[in-house]
Amino acid sequence: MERLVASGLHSGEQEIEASLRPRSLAEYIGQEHIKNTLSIFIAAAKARGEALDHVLLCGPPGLGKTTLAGIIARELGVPFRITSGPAIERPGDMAAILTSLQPREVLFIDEIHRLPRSVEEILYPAMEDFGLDIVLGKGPGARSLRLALPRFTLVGATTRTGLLTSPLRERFGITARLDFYKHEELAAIIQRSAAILKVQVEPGAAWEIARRARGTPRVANRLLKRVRDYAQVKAQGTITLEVAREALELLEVDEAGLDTLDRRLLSTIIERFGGGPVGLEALAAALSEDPGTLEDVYEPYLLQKGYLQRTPRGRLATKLAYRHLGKEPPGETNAQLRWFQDTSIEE
Ligand SMILES: Nc1ncnc2c1ncn2[C@@H]1O[C@H](COP(=O)(O)OP(=O)(O)OP(=O)(O)O)[C@@H](O)[C@H]1O
Repeated sequence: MERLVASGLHSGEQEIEASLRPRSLAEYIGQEHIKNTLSIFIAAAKARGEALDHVLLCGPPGLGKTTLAGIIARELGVPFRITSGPAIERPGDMAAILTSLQPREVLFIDEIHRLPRSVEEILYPAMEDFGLDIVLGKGPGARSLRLALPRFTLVGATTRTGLLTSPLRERFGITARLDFYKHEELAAIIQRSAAILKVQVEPGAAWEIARRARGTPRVANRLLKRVRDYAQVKAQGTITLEVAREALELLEVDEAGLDTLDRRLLSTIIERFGGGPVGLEALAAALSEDPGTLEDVYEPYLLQKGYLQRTPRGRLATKLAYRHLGKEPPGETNAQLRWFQDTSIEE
């Protein structure tokens, strides 16, 4: 089954996703505090005719970082260029991008924590002094030349602030941490997307999809698209509460918004590792999954909702996780009691 949480998309889906992206701060639902502060900084930069200060957007995947970066450029009325940390392999690639920027342009670097160190070092003088240091020649005769760059705005996005080096982090003037969305915000996003996709969604159905969307607009939109398919085939196109429930059941997304992998992750900790603590690598190996995907995509929601705990010795399944999977949490079973009774009889 297609992963509802992961970010990989084929080209058709990408086109639909692009059509669903809000294009202004007014259209961007939720994250009120970020919108309010950004709108002030944007207005001030525009009034002065200056580039906006560099912005760092942090938060789990699918919360709208790329969307927000595009909106910042649009609100500023400047060009927008997108790249990502892993795509820039050599310092020369970064230098080529920087030297071709327009004045006040917004350069968006997704997954900025994955920039190679040598590339990152090019960014320091570029962000701070709008300069690019070029070394001519080698050895003792080498000379350094500073090239002036246009004033630009770097918008960096990261799912892992902790992996960002402090020299890079310190060069961002504005840092915004995106939170998981509230149910009512996701329901509004679903209604907005439904209108763009020209599908009717009853309010109760929008709420039901929102409840199971892990606080994430990307998941909400994907669930909506799958539920729309179901409604088209089984229910003349309108998404009623009943249709939404049936479709979500078919997709194996449960009441709490957990999908098959979430449940497999929790049950593996409980059944194979005695409830934990278990290290990320061992857990990923047991699930045949990439440790980075578990950490970036799956764990944040499970941690936030209290199904999982991260300790210095590894991951622990909480009582809530046991109960969610219909298992009795340790400490509430009679096993320990029985063990004490058995051992005292033997003695
Ligand atoms: N605040 C919002 N209001 C309405 N729709 C939103 C909002 N935020 C995100 N979306 C929708 O969710 C989808 C995913 O958003 P986006 O690609 O910006 O996430 P992201 O945080 O950049 O994720 P990643 O870092 O994995 O690319 C977008 O297509 C957009 O339609």
